[in-house]
This record gives sequence, structure tokens and C-alpha cells, in this order.
Amino acid sequence: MRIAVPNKGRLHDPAMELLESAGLHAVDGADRKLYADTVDPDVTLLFARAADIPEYVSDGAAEVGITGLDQVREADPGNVEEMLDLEFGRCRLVLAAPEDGDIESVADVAGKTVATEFPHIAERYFAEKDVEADIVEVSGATELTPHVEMADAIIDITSTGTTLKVNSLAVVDEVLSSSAHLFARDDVVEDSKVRQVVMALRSVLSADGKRYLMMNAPEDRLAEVRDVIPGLGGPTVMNVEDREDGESEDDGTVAVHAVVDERDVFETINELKSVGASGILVTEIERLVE
Ligand SMILES: Nc1ncnc2c1ncn2[C@@H]1O[C@H](COP(=O)(O)OP(=O)(O)OP(=O)(O)O)[C@@H](O)[C@H]1O
Ligand SMILES: O=P(O)(O)OC[C@H]1O[C@H](OP(=O)(O)OP(=O)(O)O)[C@H](O)[C@@H]1O
Ligand SMILES: [Mg+2]
Repeated sequence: MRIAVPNKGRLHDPAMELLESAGLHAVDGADRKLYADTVDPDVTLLFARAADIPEYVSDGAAEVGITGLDQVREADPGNVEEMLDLEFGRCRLVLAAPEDGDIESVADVAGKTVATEFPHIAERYFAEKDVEADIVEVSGATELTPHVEMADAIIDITSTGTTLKVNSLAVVDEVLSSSAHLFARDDVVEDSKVRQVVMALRSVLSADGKRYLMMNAPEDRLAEVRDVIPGLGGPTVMNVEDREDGESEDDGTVAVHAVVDERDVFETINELKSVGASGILVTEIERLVE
């Protein structure tokens, strides 16, 4: 199976890190190579421009791809399925116009010219809003076009808003909220290898922001311990076997393990201490397969 991955740009590094965390390390990915094998002999990575990846998957050069949702929606190949939000490369595709101009709503764009790298998304957006606008396709530096009278407004990517601001442009409307996605050609979505890859990537995303707590707790206060753990489906409770022959000492102590949100760890530890827990250990989780 081939996975198409952005060869450069801001999606490349996080995509490679995610694949690595999922156990799909590239084994011979020298810079500027077009292909890399992975530790799984059935999985090859193919490196392509972010904007070309939907086409590669649609045409059969790769079975699945990782690229921005904006690119998938722009190419709109018709035979691919969006499988997973990978939660990086978050940005918004927005309609923007000069701050001091007279475009304040989508309706004001009627009869005007809009420059964009995303002509298909723009076309569908204006059709949905029932606004007729002329769309001019550009391949970059879209923010410049209103200043050189090429366009009255633009549809472009923004994340921090800095580029719009330095070009004296203001957001008029949001067209699409985007992030990197895993998508697959519709004839392979049920393949076992594709399902394995989806499950592996999902397990990394599920573990993100989670911590594993281990502790000893007095058995007779277990109910209180359970109450303070906001974990996934409750904690796991085990007897503490600390004698050499493996027999439980039965000193009234049990081991409790639980998965909790990173943001709850501080408060949970304090509460656990107050209900008698000791030897509390907090570790990171690499993957969480549910
Ligand atoms: N400022 C941004 N913040 C977050 N994500 C972004 C931003 N700009 C682009 N993206 C996302 O990253 C994808 C690829 O953009 P990037 O700038 O890495 O590549 P590119 O400009 O298409 O590539 P190239 O470097 O090959 O010209 C976009 O389609 C979008 O999904
Ligand atoms: O809201 P901001 O944080 O300012 O980000 C928005 C900018 O980021 C992207 O450009 P990029 O940096 O990828 O340059 P490019 O035009 O070479 O793709 C996008 O095309 C915007 O211009
Ligand atoms: Mg870019």
C-alpha cells in the first residue's frame, strides 16, 4: 500500500512524526527522494506536493493520502473518502477584502472579482450563497491582488491572521475550516491494510493529551479513589503482589491504573492524595487502541 505524503511545506514534518508515532517509520527516506520504504514491508510512502496529493490518490498512484482538507475539497476527485481528521495544519479558508473598502458581507462581492488559489471551492461557495462573482485563479501571494487592482477580494488561507493584517485585509466570511486529513480512494477503504493504518493513526491521536496514572490505594477507600478519577471507563484495579512467592500480602493496598486528560492531572493528583493514594506515577501514552 502507498501513502502519499506532502514532500515539503508545513504539513511534511507533522505528517512524518505522526506516521512514526503510529509505528510506520520511514527506513530510507533520504532528502528529495520520491519514495521511502517503511518498517512495514507492505507500506511505502510517496512524496508529492500537498496540492497534488488528492489527484495521486484518485488516479491510483497511491491508495491513501495525507494533505489539507482544503486541497481535498479543491480537487474534489469524487472517488475519495475522508477517513480521519489528523488535527494538525489547522487553518481557515476565508473571504477577505480591504479593511477600508466597501465589502462587508458576501453579498457585497456580487459583480466583483475574487482572486484565489482555490477556484473550485470559491465557485461552490458563491453558488451556495447565490452571489455572482468573477473568480481569478492565482498560484500564490493572493493577498497582493487587491492592492494591484487585480481583484476586489480574495479567498485565501489564514491561521494567525498576520498575513491578512500586514496587507490591510479583513475577514468577511469563513469559507472552510481545514486541517490535515487522511483520505482514501473509495475502492480501498475496506482493505485490511488501510483499516490497520487508520486504526494506528487514530490510536496516536487518541493518546494525544492523555496521561497514564498508576498508584497504590487503600482498598477500603477505593470508592473515593474511583470518584476522583475522571478516566476512560473507570480505573483498572489490581492486587499488589509484593511477596517473592507472588502471593498477595493482602495488606489492604491495591494498585490502581487509569487514563486521564493531561489537563486534569494536577487536580486529580491532589484529590488522590487526599483520599489516601500513594506512590503516584504519571507517564505519557504513545498509543491508545480502543
Ligand atoms: N498558515 C497556515 N497555517 C496552517 N496550515 C496551513 C497554513 N498555510 C497552509 N496550510 C495548510 O497546509 C497545506 C499546504 O500548505 P503549504 O504552505 O505547506 O504548502 P504549499 O504552499 O502548497 O506548498 P509548496 O511549499 O510546495 O508551495 C495547505 O493546503 C493548508 O491545508
Ligand atoms: O494567517 P497567517 O499565519 O499569516 O498564515 C497565512 C499565510 O500562510 C500561507 O502562506 P505560506 O506561509 O504557506 O506561504 P506560501 O504562499 O509560500 O504558501 C497562506 O497562503 C497565507 O499566506
Ligand atoms: Mg503555503
